[in-house]
Amino acid sequence: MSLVCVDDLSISYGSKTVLSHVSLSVELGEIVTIVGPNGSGKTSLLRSIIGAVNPARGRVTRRSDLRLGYVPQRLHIDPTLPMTVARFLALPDGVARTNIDGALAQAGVPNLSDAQMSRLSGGQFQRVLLARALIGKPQLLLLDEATQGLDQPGSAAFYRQIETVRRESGCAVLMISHELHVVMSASDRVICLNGHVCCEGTPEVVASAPEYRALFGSGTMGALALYRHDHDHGHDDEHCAGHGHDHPHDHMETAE
Ligand SMILES: Nc1ncnc2c1ncn2[C@@H]1O[C@H](COP(=O)(O)OP(=O)(O)OP(=O)(O)O)[C@@H](O)[C@H]1O
Repeated sequence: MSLVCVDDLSISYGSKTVLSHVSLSVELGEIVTIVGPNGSGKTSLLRSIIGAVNPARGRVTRRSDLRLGYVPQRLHIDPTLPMTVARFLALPDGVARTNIDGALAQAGVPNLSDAQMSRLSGGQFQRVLLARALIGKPQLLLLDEATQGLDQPGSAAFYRQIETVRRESGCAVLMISHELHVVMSASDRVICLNGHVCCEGTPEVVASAPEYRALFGSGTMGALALYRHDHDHGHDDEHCAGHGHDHPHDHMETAE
């Protein structure tokens, strides 16, 4: 059975309909990415999946006993408030230290537990939010523009971490991103949303779909072409955070 099934969903705020006739499902262990322009209803869709928005029409079915983890777009914490990462992760009900350490390790930041929240970099902060979502051992992880504010190498590193989490825990992932070119290699399936589902399929299929290009065609992504190759050289000559790679992955380059 699907973890989540969205069936003919429409969402309205007052007289304004922001989503119409959206149907999708998320299966065990898959990574599904939702892309779409600002205001296309991406967050509303995620919020309906967690039960925070009532549909005007259609329905959302979550598998009974489904454990959800949610990584928000951003979270404001008063910078004058002294609070360690471990304390933050223990809120609100108290979480065992071993669970906190385990979640931080899974999020790729094993040594941050005693750091002050106010001193974290943007990338570290998002990893801590990821750790917070992982504490409950979710079967479905929902990410709402979780890399907003990170630069491209930071975003790419974050998505690689998501792939590692999926591989190690087997959880499914449903994420929103503006950055199809960055999430490309991490996603099994992409859904392009603009008030309705414009197109969907593998990242390669969506990137070349006319509907996707009509939406993003005037931006950089429209000028991007995808190529895939295997290589094992380093990237010292590129702006790629100095990481070497020895695995197959996707690259984008301009088509011009
Ligand atoms: N609580 C609300 N009340 C009224 N209108 C809302 C509410 N939440 C969202 N909207 C409107 O619904 C539309 C879709 O918003 P939503 O946040 O779902 O889109 P989005 O694709 O996530 O946008 P963005 O990429 O800018 O975050 C927007 O026009 C927004 O102004």
